[in-house]
Amino acid sequence: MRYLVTGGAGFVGSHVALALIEHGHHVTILDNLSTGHRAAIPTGAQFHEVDLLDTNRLNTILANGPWDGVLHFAALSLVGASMATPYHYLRQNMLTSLNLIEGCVRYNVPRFLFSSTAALFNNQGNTPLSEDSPINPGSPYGESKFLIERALNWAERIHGLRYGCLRYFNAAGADAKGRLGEDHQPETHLIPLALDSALGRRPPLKLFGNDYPTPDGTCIRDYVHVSDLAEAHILTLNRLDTGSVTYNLGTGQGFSNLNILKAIETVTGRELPWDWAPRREGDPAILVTDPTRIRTELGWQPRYTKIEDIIETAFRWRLAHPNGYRGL
Ligand SMILES: NC(=O)c1ccc[n+]([C@@H]2O[C@H](COP(=O)([O-])OP(=O)(O)OC[C@H]3O[C@@H](n4cnc5c(N)ncnc54)[C@H](O)[C@@H]3O)[C@@H](O)[C@H]2O)c1
Ligand SMILES: O=c1ccn([C@@H]2O[C@H](COP(=O)(O)OP(=O)(O)O[C@H]3O[C@H](CO)[C@@H](O)[C@H](O)[C@H]3O)[C@@H](O)[C@H]2O)c(=O)[nH]1
Repeated sequence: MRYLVTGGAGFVGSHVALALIEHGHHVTILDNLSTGHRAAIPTGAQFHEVDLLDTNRLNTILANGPWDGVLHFAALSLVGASMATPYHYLRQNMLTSLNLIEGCVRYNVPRFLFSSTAALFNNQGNTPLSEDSPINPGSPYGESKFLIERALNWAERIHGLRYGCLRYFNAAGADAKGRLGEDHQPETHLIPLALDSALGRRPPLKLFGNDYPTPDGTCIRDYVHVSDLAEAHILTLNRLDTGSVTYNLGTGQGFSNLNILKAIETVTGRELPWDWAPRREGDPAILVTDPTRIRTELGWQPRYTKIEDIIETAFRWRLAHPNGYRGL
């Protein structure tokens, strides 16, 4: 199959592009390298440095098919940043995605797989979230992803586009063979920041908020290994032949921020320096999925079920790449 992968130079997109290539598919990556890295583009993938706002170039690439499907990872993706620049987030994520959806319809691309998010939900209780839990985004970022899910729904109803929405919970870890990892500039994600603080490469970690309605007062998240996410994309692409689907994608286990700090110390064997800081705006208290639907319908099973194993792959990549992709 020939797949177009937007955002394939980024953290999740590069791991999924690698998995597609390993499954024997042809991959062409579209990325503007705003947060991604040329060195993260897997060997064997073709690459166009292009911004999805550039509709002329985008349509030229889409016209140069046929494409069997598009996987759409490119986005602004930070909850906290979206609270500071809400209209930029809403505009950017909506316009880039609408350009792509419209282009896919125009050039008869049959499958569209979209990186949605747990940030559609704003859970304050401790029940796991199913696909049917109420949508109530806690941030403009989450709202932008919900609007794109709705746009895909209309593209199917009016034009028959088959789509999959995968609502990832927190992507973490790195390729087990060390070929790819997580490198954002600036980094805002808990696990890579905590690893660097433990390694003495950063100041003490700031832990945002200790007064959430959770047992230890810190936020709870469901961490899923990025290679397990990648495998779920392969299974979902196969499934699209029978209809559009929406799945929550996480392991179903919740870890508080304090649990994560402890696991970082276990994996690194070092003391992690940290301080309390005020809440970060836009953060829901608890995001944990009930993974029943994706497990039963796709047979998806995460290979990484222990948080220490997930962190260990990220730790090995950080050790081997102290400057991330810079210099590679
Ligand atoms: N990382 C997570 O935990 C997580 C969780 C839920 C959902 N998601 C979603 O998964 C996707 C990938 O996330 P990530 O963590 O890999 O982010 P990332 O920032 O590492 O990757 C995004 C990629 O998209 C590219 N890009 C951004 N805007 C673009 C544009 N206008 N044109 C072309 N390329 C553009 C960037 O250069 C980057 O390579 C995003 O859509 C994000 O919202 C991520
Ligand atoms: O320096 C830090 C960084 C993070 N956190 C906390 O750690 C938790 C996890 O934060 P982070 O790693 O930034 O991930 P999320 O904000 O949960 O967002 C990620 O996971 C979401 C799905 O749950 C995706 O939609 C987003 O794109 C992705 O960035 C949150 O409580 C943060 O407040 C800290 O306390 N200190």
